[in-house]
Amino acid sequence: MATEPPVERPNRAGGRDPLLEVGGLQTQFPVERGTVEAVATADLSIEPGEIVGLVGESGSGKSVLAQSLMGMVEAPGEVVGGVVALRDSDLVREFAAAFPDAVTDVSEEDLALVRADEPAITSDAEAAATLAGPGEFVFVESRDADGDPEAGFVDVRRAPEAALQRLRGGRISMVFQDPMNSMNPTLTVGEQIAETVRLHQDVGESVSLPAELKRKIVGAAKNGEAWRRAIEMLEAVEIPEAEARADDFPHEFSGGMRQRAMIAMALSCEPDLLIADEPTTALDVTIQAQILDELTALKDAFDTSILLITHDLAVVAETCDRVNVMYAGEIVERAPADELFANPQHPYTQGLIASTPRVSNPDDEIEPIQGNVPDLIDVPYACHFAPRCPESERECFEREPDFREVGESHEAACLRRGPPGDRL
Ligand SMILES: Nc1ncnc2c1ncn2[C@@H]1O[C@H](COP(=O)(O)OP(=O)(O)OP(=O)(O)O)[C@@H](O)[C@H]1O
Ligand code: NI
Repeated sequence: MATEPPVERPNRAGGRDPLLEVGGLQTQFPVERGTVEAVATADLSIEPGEIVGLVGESGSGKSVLAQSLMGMVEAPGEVVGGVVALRDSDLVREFAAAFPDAVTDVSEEDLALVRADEPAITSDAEAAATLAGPGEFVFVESRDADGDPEAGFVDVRRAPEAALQRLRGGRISMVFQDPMNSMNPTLTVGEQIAETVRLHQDVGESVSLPAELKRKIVGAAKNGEAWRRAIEMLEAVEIPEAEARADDFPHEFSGGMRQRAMIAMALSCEPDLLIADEPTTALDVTIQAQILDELTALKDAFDTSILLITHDLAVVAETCDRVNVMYAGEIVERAPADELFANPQHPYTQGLIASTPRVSNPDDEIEPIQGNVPDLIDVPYACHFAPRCPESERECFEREPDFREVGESHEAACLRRGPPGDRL
């Protein structure tokens, strides 16, 4: 059997293939006054089993970025550029079989040509995506001796609704800040989780059945596998007397319990990727800490990768392996969490840490960052932080800041950083 040697892939943190590889993502909302560039351009990667943080002030584009990853941006908002690559060989095989017309084979040579043509493209996924024909979103990078897909990715950004439903049912799930808005008030907590389990097992089913019908289906299976699994999940997130509480409606749960139930629901389909947007913001500090501990434990148990979105730096410091700092629609710094807090480099990150009492040295004075997050409509300066930056020079307003190496696996998009010869 002829097996090719593994292909060396450049620009991969830690050498492991990332589960999620986001490149050049751009999301906009047309409004009367112009275009809100909520995500101006974002690159992001998450490895299997990693918790990656996304932090930044309110209005920096974190939630829109998360929605973009799930294909959930509300119209007239639109993802207008980039690639959201979910890399998994089982997934590629499954989707290649389900959507045969959407498959495109990309070779190393093709990718090399694209990269030579467009030096700004750094990831394989982004290079591959430029080769996609209309309707193609399943990218096969290599095939085995039988001709079956062996490596590749699915581009969530180009995926049609039928594919998105499949992904959301099983591969990606999301936890929101306010679970009341994302839980169905007319179904008991147990029924909702069982429903998620069942949908995952039978993804062809419609997701939008009326509550009565859902209850019938789930109720009929109350002694079945899905119901048992729902109880197990409630136990896993430490809901006391899970079996009895499964019959409660969401409003009968406390805020903390509801959030746990939401996490149970999100994990019940054993997703590869969990996107948690401010999952603990509405809760008090003790419960917040408990839930974050649970999230970490569950991540280990289910081998789920997590994107944790928060404006709370302390949460990031305690929970995340790596961190991305976002400002005004752009990611400005990324590093392992320990490294970021020990050695913040981007002036925005430095400002953010200095303005956070629990993270900065307690003896230091807390200093808020001067000024405000800009309106994201047609931001007129190259570095979005330049007007608020204590170190900005004229050139910062005119030249796009590229990412520079500023430490071990640590990059900052700031012209005033990087190797001496390169730095402004
Ligand atoms: N539906 C929409 N129409 C127009 N603009 C929008 C829409 N949704 C979001 N935006 C804009 O996109 C930008 C980013 O918003 P987003 O909610 O992603 O910020 P965030 O970082 O999640 O903030 P927070 O920490 O407050 O949740 C904001 O300027 C916001 O006004
Ligand atoms: Ni948000």
